[in-house]
Amino acid sequence: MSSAALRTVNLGKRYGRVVAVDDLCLEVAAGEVFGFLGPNGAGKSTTIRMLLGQARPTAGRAWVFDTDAADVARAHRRLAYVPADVALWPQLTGAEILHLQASTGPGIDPSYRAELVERFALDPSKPARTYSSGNRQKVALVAAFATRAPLLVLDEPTSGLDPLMEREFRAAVAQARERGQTVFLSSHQLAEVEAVCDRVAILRAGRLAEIAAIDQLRGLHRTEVTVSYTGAPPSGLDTVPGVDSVEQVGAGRLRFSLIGAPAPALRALAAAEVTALAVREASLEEIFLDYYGTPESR
Ligand SMILES: Nc1ncnc2c1ncn2[C@@H]1O[C@H](COP(=O)(O)OP(=O)(O)OP(=O)(O)O)[C@@H](O)[C@H]1O
Repeated sequence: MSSAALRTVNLGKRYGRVVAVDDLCLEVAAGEVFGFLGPNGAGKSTTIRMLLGQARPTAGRAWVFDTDAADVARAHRRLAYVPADVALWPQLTGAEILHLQASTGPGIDPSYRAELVERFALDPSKPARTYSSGNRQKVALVAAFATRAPLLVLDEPTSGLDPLMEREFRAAVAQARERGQTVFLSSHQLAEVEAVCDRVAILRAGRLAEIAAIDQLRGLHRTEVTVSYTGAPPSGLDTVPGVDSVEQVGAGRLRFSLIGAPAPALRALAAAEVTALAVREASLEEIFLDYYGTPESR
């Protein structure tokens, strides 16, 4: 017996010659907010489908609490799920769908659900066929967060949400944590996972590349800075701590990558006549290239 909310042992899934998930061993503690990160095609959705009993592993096993994930009726009494592509019943309104899901799932808190409908600015009176993909996602999120299921499995749940709604999402995850619910959050956004999770597993080409507490992950953070200037180029940047790959990208423009706090780099730029500064967070794919040195290959 284990107190883990989710557990996989040597879990694997092949589709013909494609190895979607390979020898995955994971344990998510009850009450933990756990991030499941990986670039497109890394195997996140396949893993989640096996955890939900929607796909049969070709190797290993998975458990939801102490129930084999393949025992769907039993396992799903303790979990609520938000899929990556939310499909709803087109003829039902948002309110009817929320009612339907409340009556089939592990039980809900109606007043909290009403609060979530407000917070996510969802108009539940409209038929689902009129909802955008973001609104469909909101219905699924409200339905899941309103449950008291001890485990919430969220598969890239914010891909269609705007920044305001993303903020509500993060607040709802924090409230779920306060209530002691376990959250398993798949994402390809490092920033999102960093904001809400305690621990993170990084999947790469079907295999577990890293499992780390959030603080350890901060070292992976990398931003790309582009500086435009007039006059003499900023000097001494390549010796600044955290600054790497300084390159001239045109007349009066240079680009560099930055790991850690920007203060030393900003001091080095202060002497130059900087006319514009653009900062872009590196994508997970770029971080992988940076961190693991070789392109992802399958
Ligand atoms: N039903 C299927 N048949 C064949 N190959 C599949 C099937 N489902 C997934 N795959 C393959 O398995 C690999 C993992 O896919 P998966 O959808 O699990 O990745 P993911 O990490 O969820 O990606 P994304 O972030 O793009 O959703 C990919 O190479 C994908 O093409």
